[in-house]
Amino acid sequence: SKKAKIWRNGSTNELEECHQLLGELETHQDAWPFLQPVNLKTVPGYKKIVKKPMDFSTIREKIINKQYSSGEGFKDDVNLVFDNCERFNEDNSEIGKAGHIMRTFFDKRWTELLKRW
Ligand SMILES: Cn1cc(C(=O)NCCCNC(=O)c2ccc(F)cc2)ccc1=O
Repeated sequence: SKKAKIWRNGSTNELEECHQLLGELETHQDAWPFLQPVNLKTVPGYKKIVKKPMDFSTIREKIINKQYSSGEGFKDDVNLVFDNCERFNEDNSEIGKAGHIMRTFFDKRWTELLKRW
């Protein structure tokens, strides 16, 4: 369901809200560099420079396979996407700029969610 479940004690299902927020990240106009794993065969240097690749489709798989025990693990992987991007791309490159925009968007929505938990 799109709406986060509100349990009887008023708590929300953190991981349900992470799944919903992931949908917002994936549909953001600047998400295109992050939708799929970076192709380690066609992007020179990426495999050596970025030790822990991460992308939105991998995060989706991890949610579906219940590999996050709380919102914390989800937040750490989303931040890994943007930290990898900063490490590999110039700030003023197309992909570097997209990474900064997406991180600002995520940080705002994450802060809003934390206020509700
Ligand atoms: C995060 N990162 C990504 C790349 C990269 O080259 N990524 C491939 C982008 C190509 N993907 C598209 O252009 C696209 C994808 C979906 C869509 F709906 C429309 C266009 C390189 C370095 C790096 O640090």
